[in-house]
Amino acid sequence: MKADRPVLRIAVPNKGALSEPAAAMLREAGYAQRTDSKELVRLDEANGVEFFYLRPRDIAVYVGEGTLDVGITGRDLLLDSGAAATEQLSLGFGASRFRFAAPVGSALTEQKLDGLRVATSFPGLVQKHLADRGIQARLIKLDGAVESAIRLGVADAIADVVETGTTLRQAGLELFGDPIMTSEAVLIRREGSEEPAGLEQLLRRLSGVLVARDYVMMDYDVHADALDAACAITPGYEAPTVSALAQPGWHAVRAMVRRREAQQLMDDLWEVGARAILVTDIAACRL
Ligand SMILES: Nc1ncnc2c1ncn2[C@@H]1O[C@H](COP(=O)(O)OP(=O)(O)OP(=O)(O)O)[C@@H](O)[C@H]1O
Ligand SMILES: O=P(O)(O)OC[C@H]1O[C@H](OP(=O)(O)OP(=O)(O)O)[C@H](O)[C@@H]1O
Ligand SMILES: [Mg+2]
Repeated sequence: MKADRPVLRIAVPNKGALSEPAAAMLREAGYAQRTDSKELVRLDEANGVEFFYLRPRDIAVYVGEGTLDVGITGRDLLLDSGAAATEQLSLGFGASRFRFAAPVGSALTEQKLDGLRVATSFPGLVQKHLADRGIQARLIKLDGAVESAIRLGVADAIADVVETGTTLRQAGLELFGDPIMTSEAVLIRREGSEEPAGLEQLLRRLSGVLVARDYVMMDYDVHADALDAACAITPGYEAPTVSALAQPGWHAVRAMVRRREAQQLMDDLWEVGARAILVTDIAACRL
């Protein structure tokens, strides 16, 4: 452990949709994670951090109160909590939308919610959304399985997290209105707090994981005649590395490219005459 700085205290979801991907990302960033889902605290002495496994909904509260330095939670949960915490980094997993829904064919609109009952586990988020539009609905606060609320007669509409839409469809519901918000997992920290020691290193590591997941390394050989055209196809993160091959007139080029574009770029490079085009994963990086 870095003896010269206090341990950075990090809140991590202990269950639910964000729990596994959050632990996987931290592991990929080189941190020790719990091996048993009953473990509530894990000290990673070598890296000077301590992980607290908490309900995703409670994480913004601990961070907002300043009892923990940073936390991983959903943007929707952060806003719903009203806690004094802000987003520091988007983590690229746990994407979802927060939407209104009602029984298929009910032709509801946001305006028609006036005077109706809306069931949700995110009352803070929904209350603010409706108040901003001058709509007065009665919020029915539920803990989960909100999609059943209409069928069971406690609500006329719901507002809930939608990922694939399967749960909604199976409950005979359809979306209406614009998305209330889009969400994903975010790293949060207390609003206006002094930067905690060790945060910069955590951010560099997590950003490194994001880049390593999003990019691959592309290598190829190309003749001098086509070098400019090839480099234009793979301009790299900053610039491609070009080195001379032992064969006169030929160059080896190395550049980072977006993983999802790699196949198309290989086709384009082949067209301009590049050969021996290789793609490799990036295991870790600091840019
Ligand atoms: N398919 C999904 N289902 C539920 N939440 C998801 C999904 N995808 C992403 N999320 C995000 O996960 C967070 C909610 O976490 P989760 O549903 O796991 O907590 P919870 O509802 O409080 O716990 P639990 O469901 O275990 O009672 C929100 O930020 C939500 O946007
Ligand atoms: O669009 P989908 O892919 O179907 O996913 C969305 C569903 O998943 C979540 O439920 P969760 O499993 O967290 O249960 P809960 O309702 O009890 O929180 C969310 O509340 C929706 O019900
Ligand atoms: Mg849930």
